[in-house]
Amino acid sequence: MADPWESTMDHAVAIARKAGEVVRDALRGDRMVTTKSSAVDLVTQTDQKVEQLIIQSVKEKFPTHRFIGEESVAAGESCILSDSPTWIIDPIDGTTNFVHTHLTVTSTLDLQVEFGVVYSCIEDKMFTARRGRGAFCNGEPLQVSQQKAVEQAIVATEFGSDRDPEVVDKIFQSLRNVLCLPVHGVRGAGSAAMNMCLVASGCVEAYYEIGVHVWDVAAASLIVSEAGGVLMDVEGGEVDLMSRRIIAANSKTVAERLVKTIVAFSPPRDDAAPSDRCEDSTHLSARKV
Ligand SMILES: Nc1ncnc2c1ncn2[C@@H]1O[C@H](CO)[C@@H](O)[C@H]1OP(=O)(O)O
Ligand SMILES: [Mg+2]
Ligand SMILES: [Mg+2]
Repeated sequence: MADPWESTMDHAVAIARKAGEVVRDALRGDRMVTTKSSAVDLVTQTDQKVEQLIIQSVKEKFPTHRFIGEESVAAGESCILSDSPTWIIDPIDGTTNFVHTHLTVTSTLDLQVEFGVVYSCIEDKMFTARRGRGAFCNGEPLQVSQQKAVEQAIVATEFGSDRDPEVVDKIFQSLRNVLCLPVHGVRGAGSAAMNMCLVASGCVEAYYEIGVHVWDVAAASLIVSEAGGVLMDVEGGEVDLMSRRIIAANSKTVAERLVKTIVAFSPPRDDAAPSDRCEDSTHLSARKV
């Protein structure tokens, strides 16, 4: 039977490679940094350039498709899923790493709910998943870890970009609780998408975070579930990609242990009105690194 999504995903993979070239080139030069929702929520001209490149390239081939892109939403576009095919794009996931020339930087493209693409451009790793057809890295099938004892797990998380002391306290309480389960270790790649691809690859047993956005996790969610993993809300039950809360684990057993361990809170939803979404928009300085 003809597969209508195969050529569309091939196109997404080609765009992700092109995006990776732009990011790698930009790492060799100066990067102009500005801030968004907080003083440590960074954006560069490369984030904006790569998002435009992706959107233009998709629009040329699929003029009726819609978009939720991190930088377009930051510029005031809506963040709502409709019945039309919608691409969810994070042009650079790991902008803080990119600004500091650190290692992990990915570009993520997701066409709800058919496929997800995460390209880690420095390592040249192309993670892909098609609904019902498995997850792959550079063409090799991915499988989550079979380790169900959380005491023998590595758990990934991030500190995010909210520096409200009350929020930071909750993040640290969760971290303390997770460490004391105990687990073998806690890691963070600096990219939500990469942390989830590490779950899909079987390198870490779970990733959790409160404060992520839909573009950080949409593509990688399909990659995790197609690799045999589980997605769960931090209070249990189904994950809601607009809720800014996620557990991605190798198994229900590990995910449920984390549910009991994480201190839950609810940041403003991604699909809330823009005025309710912005945490702190007073940081509009620009500097070169
Ligand atoms: N200072 C910061 N530290 C870590 N993550 C940050 C961050 N500022 C923004 N983020 C975003 O939050 C996500 C989850 O932690 C990251 O993947 C990253 O996506 P970004 O690079 O696309 O902004
Ligand atoms: Mg991101
Ligand atoms: Mg980004």
